[in-house]
Amino acid sequence: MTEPVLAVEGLCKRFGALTVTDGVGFEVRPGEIHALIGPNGAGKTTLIQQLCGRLVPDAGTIRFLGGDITRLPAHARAQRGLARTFQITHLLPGFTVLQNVATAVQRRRGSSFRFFRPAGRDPDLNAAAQALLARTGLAARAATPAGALSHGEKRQLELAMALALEPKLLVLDEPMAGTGREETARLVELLKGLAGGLPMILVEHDMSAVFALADRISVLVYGRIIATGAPDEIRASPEVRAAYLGEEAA
Ligand SMILES: Nc1ncnc2c1ncn2[C@@H]1O[C@H](COP(=O)(O)OP(=O)(O)OP(=O)(O)O)[C@@H](O)[C@H]1O
Repeated sequence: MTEPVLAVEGLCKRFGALTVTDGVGFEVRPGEIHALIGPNGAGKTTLIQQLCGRLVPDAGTIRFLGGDITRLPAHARAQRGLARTFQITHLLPGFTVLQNVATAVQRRRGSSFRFFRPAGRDPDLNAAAQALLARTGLAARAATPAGALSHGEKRQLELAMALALEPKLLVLDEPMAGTGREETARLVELLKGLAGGLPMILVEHDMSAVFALADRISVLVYGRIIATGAPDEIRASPEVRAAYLGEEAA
C-alpha cells in the first residue's frame, strides 16, 4: 500500500491527572478526507494541537510525509506543508479579499525583499491570488474588504489563504462552526471540489457535512480512537452509535 501522508502512533497527552489523548493512532492516506469526530471534551482539539505543533505530546510519534515531526515547532511543520485553517491565517479586515490572499501568497514565496511594495499591487501576486479566489468561489468578492464578508465567505477566504501556502495536508478545524445551512452547503461543495488530490483532516461537529465529505472517519471518545472506517461502517458500528452518534446518524 502507498505510504500514508500522516501516521500517528501511540500519541499521549496528559494535563495533570487527566489523560486527554490516550494512545491515539491513525493514518491519513494520500488524497483522502479523514474526519475526526467525537463528543465535546473527547480530545479533538488537543489532538489537533499536537499534530500542528502547538502542544508537545508526552508519548507517541507523528510522521508526516515519511519524516518524524513529533518534536518540530509549528512553523517548521507549516513549512513542510502541514496547514491548519482557521488558526494559522489571520484575516486583515481592512484589506480587500484579494490583498489578503496576495499577502498569503507573498508569505509562501518568502518575498520579504519586496516588503516596500504592497502585495495588492504586484501583478504576479495578484494573478496567483485571483486564481485562488476563483478556486474558492470568491472571484466576485476580490475588491470587498475582508471585514465586510459574510461568515461563510470569511471561511472561504481562510481556505483560499491556507491554499496559498501550497499545503500537502490541510487540517480543517470545525469549518462549519457558526455557518448557516446555505453556507454549510456551499462549503461542503467547495471542499468536495478541492478533494481528490489534497488530503485533509476534518474536525467537525456537523454530522451531515462529515458524512457528505469524509472518505474515512475516526471516532475519538475519552481520548481514544474507538473506530476508524468508511462512513457506512462508522454509521453501522454499534460501539460508535452507543458512544457517540446515537440517533444523529440514523
Ligand atoms: N490546557 C489544558 N489544561 C487542562 N485541561 C485541558 C487543557 N486543554 C484541554 N483540557 C481538557 O481536555 C479535555 C479535552 O478537551 P479538548 O478541547 O481537546 O476536547 P474537544 O474534543 O476538542 O472538545 P470540543 O468538541 O468541545 O471542542 C477536556 O476535558 C478539557 O477540559
